[in-house]
Amino acid sequence: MNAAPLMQAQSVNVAFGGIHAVKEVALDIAPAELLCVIGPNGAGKSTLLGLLSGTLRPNSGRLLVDGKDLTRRPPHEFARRGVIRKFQGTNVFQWLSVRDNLIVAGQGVAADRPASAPELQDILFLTGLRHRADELAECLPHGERQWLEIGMALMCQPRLLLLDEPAAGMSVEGTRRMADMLRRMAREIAVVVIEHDMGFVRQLNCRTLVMHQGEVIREGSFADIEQDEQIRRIYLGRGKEDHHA
Ligand SMILES: Nc1ncnc2c1ncn2[C@@H]1O[C@H](COP(=O)(O)OP(=O)(O)OP(=O)(O)O)[C@@H](O)[C@H]1O
Repeated sequence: MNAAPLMQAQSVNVAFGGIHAVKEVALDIAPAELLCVIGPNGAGKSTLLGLLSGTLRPNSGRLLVDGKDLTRRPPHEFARRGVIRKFQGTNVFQWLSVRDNLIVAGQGVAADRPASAPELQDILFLTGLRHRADELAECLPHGERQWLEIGMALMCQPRLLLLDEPAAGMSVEGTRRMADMLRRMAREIAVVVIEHDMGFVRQLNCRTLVMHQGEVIREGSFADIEQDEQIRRIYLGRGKEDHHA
């Protein structure tokens, strides 16, 4: 990795009672890269995302952003440094228009640098929501709601965007568009995706971590991971591969 890492996880551990959900995970994320985290149910992927966004604190280990130790800092400090986790449905205001949801999201984190009109237009264009801008969020079909949530995260001007199954529920065409957009975005910012859909991961075609029982057991290009017999047998046969492969 050439550039200094934007985010570093150093030997992080999280336990919930007797469950060791994340074990000794060490990870560097470059300022502009796409990284995918895969693994079966319960592998620790969401817990890792919680750690990277500052919403969960590790029992041990450190989390650094721009070399600064944020391990015990609240989530808003992660957000202030540009670490943004995609909005989930519960953060969307159903009775606001798509445009107003985007504006409100931008004010949430980047209050001191509110989105300019061109930025809003860019994000409406990028997410394919221009034609929906004045509709109420509650009227959006599921796939477009996903795009709204991505757009809301983009309004926060992320430097590291954390996404949990961004293409879930999308059409084949929507999934392809999402993969294209994430690959383009990752030329300028860091994007971490946790994902079950191996067809989508193949389209992302990026550095991939495989988690199992809290540990990162493999790391490499998706092509290499896909070739690994053990991984194929244990992990890639699961999920929605059959629908999208
Ligand atoms: N808040 C919690 N309290 C107790 N146990 C938890 C909690 N969150 C996660 N776990 C447990 O930690 C382990 C890892 O869970 P996690 O949700 O991170 O896995 P995952 O890889 O994201 O799974 P999935 O793909 O099913 O979402 C699981 O055994 C889970 O039951």
